[in-house]
Formats: sequence, C-alpha cells, structure tokens
Amino acid sequence: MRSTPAVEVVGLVKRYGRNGAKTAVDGLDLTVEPGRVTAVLGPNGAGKTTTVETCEGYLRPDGGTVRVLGLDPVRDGARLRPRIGVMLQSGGVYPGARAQEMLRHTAKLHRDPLDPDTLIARLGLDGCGRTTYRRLSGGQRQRLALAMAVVGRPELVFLDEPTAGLDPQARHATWELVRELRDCGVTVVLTTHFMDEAEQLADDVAIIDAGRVIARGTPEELCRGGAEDSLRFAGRPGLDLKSLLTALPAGSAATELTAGAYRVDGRIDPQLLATVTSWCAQHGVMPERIAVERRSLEDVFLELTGKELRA
Ligand SMILES: Nc1ncnc2c1ncn2[C@@H]1O[C@H](COP(=O)(O)OP(=O)(O)OP(=O)(O)O)[C@@H](O)[C@H]1O
Repeated sequence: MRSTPAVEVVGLVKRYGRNGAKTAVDGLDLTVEPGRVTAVLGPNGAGKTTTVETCEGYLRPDGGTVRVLGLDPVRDGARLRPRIGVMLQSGGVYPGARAQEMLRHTAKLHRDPLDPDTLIARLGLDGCGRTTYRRLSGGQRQRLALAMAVVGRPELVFLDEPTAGLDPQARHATWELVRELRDCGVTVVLTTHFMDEAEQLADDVAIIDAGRVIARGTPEELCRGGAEDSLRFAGRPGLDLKSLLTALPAGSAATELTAGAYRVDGRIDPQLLATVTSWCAQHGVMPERIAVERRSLEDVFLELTGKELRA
C-alpha cells in the first residue's frame, strides 16, 4: 500500500514581477514520500527555493495545488507550522540575540523539543553559544539555522542548501544529523548544489530546470538510466580492438587510451563484462585493473541541464 505523501505538489505555478511577467515555477509536480530524504537539485534560478518556500507557506501559488502533511500551507499554516521545521537562510533573527538563547527560546515554543544544549554541541557551536547572532560567522549562522529547524522534532523538515559555506567537519556533522533525522522517521526535503551531498544523503532526487521537474528517481536509478557507462582494463598494448568489437553488442565502442589502457563504452552489464573477459581469455590476454565506471549524479545533472552557465 502506498503511504500518503508528506508533500504533494501538482501543477505548481509561481510568477514574480509586475503582472507576473517572470514565471519562476511552471507547472511543477513533486511528491515527497514520508520518512525519506528527498534532494531537490537544479541550476541557479531553476525554481527550487520558490518551490520550497511555497511548501513552507511563505509564498502563495499562482496555480496548482500544494499539500504538506495533507494540509494547505497557506490556508492551514497555523496547524502546519508546529509540525514542520524550516531552515531559514537569513532574516527573522534579532542580530543582538545570543545563539544559545535563540535556540532555547525556539525549543520552548515546542511541546517535546530536543535538548538545545546537546544540539549546540552536536553542531560544534558550543564555543559560540554566548556569541550574538551578528558576530557569528556565515557557517555558524548556517548551523544555528539548522539547529532551529530541527529542535522542535518536526515531522518534516525543509533544508535550503544546508551545507552551503560549511567547512568539511560541519558538513559531515550536518549529514550525520540529517541521517539521524531520517532514521527517526523524519521526512527531509533539501536543496543542494553539491551532487556528492545528494548522492550521500538522498533516497530520492528531483532535478528541476526552468520551473519544472525534468528527472526523478533514486540516485541509483538516475545514474543507471539511459546513457552509458564505461569499462576500463589494462592488458598488453596493441590488442585487436576490431576483433573485440565484433564480440560486443552493437553500439559499443572500444578504445586504447594509452598503450595498454583500454576503455569499452556502452551499456555495461554483467553480460558485457563476461564477453570482454572471455574475449581476453580466447586471445591469451590477462585483463588487469578491470573497473566499471558508473555515471555520477553530476554527470547525469550536466547531461540533463547542460553545461552552460545560468543567470
Ligand atoms: N522575489 C522575486 N522577485 C522576482 N523574481 C524572483 C524572486 N525570487 C525569485 N525570482 C526569480 O525566480 C526564478 C527562480 O528563483 P529561485 O530562487 O526559486 O531559484 P533557485 O533554483 O532556488 O536558484 P538558486 O540555485 O540560485 O538558489 C529566478 O529566475 C529568480 O530570479
């Protein structure tokens, strides 16, 4: 039985500017399954933040429907807000407040909060609990925003670029926290420009471009789908690649990259691997350092969204 989605966006349209001249989100459909981490990826200006902010109830859709935990984020905002966690990039913060006070205060607004001091330590903020917000570094503010989003034990948390500008230690601490949230059954929706982050954390990925979802799936599904992988091996130089090609399925390619270093491109499956090794056996070749190179999420992302810079 399919569970009720944590987020269900159907045909979302959001326009900005005078007379709605700028269409930021253009008929976007997105379903987020509960208890999973969904990463929303897309080039700059694709419409990720607009989509997330609409789900959070900060923006009113111009078209389509948005349901979050079964509620309308605008109409049912008062009922929804205590159940979701939102990581704000900035704003809504009094610059003179101290980090620890802010988190303790936020915790008090919830019925069954996490312990703020433990959270502060977890995110490496214990050295700056008494520092005022205005004196926190960018990365410290980012971590505080994450702590404020999760301290209330939300059912669903939206994280907009949670690790932008973080050092590697803080990035890993953030990843750990996201994994723990998921293990506790929390649904996580995050936007990111880091493909390794999506590969590491996401159960599901949605790639957005020009205000629409252009690809969906688990990271594995996206990396497997459609395009090709490659198989590399080393052997004695000058192998008869024409002969190898006749053994391979149509559409494959074989290249000697440098003397004795070979690459086979095509749909690399167990059968193809067996064909290559059996061809090698027939020709007295010992293939060494055999490696199958799968496409990374970054390869898929660039294939789908192009390599040119976005405004
Ligand atoms: N308040 C606004 N007024 C006018 N245009 C806006 C506004 N907010 C966003 N836009 C435009 O809408 C489009 C989508 O913006 P959005 O911030 O949702 O993209 P994004 O995918 O989050 O981008 P990034 O990766 O750069 O954060 C962009 O072209 C942006 O310039």
